Amino acid sequence: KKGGKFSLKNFDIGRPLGKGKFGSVYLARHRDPEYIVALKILFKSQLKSASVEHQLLREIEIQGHLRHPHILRMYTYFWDEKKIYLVLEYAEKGELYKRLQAKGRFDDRTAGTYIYQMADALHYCHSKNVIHRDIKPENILIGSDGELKISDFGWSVHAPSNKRRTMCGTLDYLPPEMINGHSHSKHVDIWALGILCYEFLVGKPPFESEDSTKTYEAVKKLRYVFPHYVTGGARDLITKLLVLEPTQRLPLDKVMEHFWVKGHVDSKKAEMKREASQ
Ligand SMILES: Cc1cc(Nc2nc(/C=C/c3ccccc3)nc3cc(N4CCN(C)CC4)ccc23)n[nH]1
Repeated sequence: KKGGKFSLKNFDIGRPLGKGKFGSVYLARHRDPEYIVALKILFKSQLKSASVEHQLLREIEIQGHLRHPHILRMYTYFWDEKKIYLVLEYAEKGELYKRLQAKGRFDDRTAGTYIYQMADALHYCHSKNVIHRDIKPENILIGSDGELKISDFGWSVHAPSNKRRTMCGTLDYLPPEMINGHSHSKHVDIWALGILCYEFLVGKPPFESEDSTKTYEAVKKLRYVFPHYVTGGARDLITKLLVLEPTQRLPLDKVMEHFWVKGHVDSKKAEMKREASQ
């Protein structure tokens, strides 16, 4: 790398991939060595007016140091007088929530494999004392082998923390201890994994309702039902994740060993081996 310092002139900018709150993400190609990336371009003015600079710095600090197959890499970042550029891994199969919308809901084997990958990624984050705090389909991308990649560490913090998050986006993934504003820990990610598993299998989160007060009530009373097609194995796992007492939620390493998850991961691996050999 000449001088090691990246700048915009090292990149050819491609098509816009999406537009976020504070800027857009573009497909980009780094020249010499040639490398396809996703370039997230943020406007300093917008960050300043929303006073989220500290959040961005935390996102850069945290995502920059994490290395895991199911966590989207942040290779580097640079800035000029008006913008900040995050050089991110390119996940070439797009956004998970769009695939869920298109399919309606995932079958047991797909959901089980996805939950295994997310539990593995979160277990790694927690081993680095990082809580993601915003696990939901919108923050997950799909890599070239169909594997999931957690992106957007904008809300992640170092545990333990009671940093309030101003309510933006869905409440469906908030655990009871965050609704009550109690200090929370890595267990919030385990609750969110339970919500995610339900949403993979049903197509919508368990406590969804027309207004946030009703969602709060449903969460605090653990009021949700399983449609008839949700299998016993999946119900067993979700019931062990959606537990009001944070410390009683199934630990992530036990999630990865759960019979419903383990069974589907093994059968998915066997299927992929068969496909690869054909
Ligand atoms: C950071 C990043 C993105 C990324 N890849 C992709 N991001 C986004 C949409 C991105 C986005 C960004 C900000 C706000 C909203 C959406 N959409 C994508 C759509 C893709 N395709 C190709 C595959 N098709 C099935 C669907 C359309 C491929 C990669 C995508 N890799 N790394």
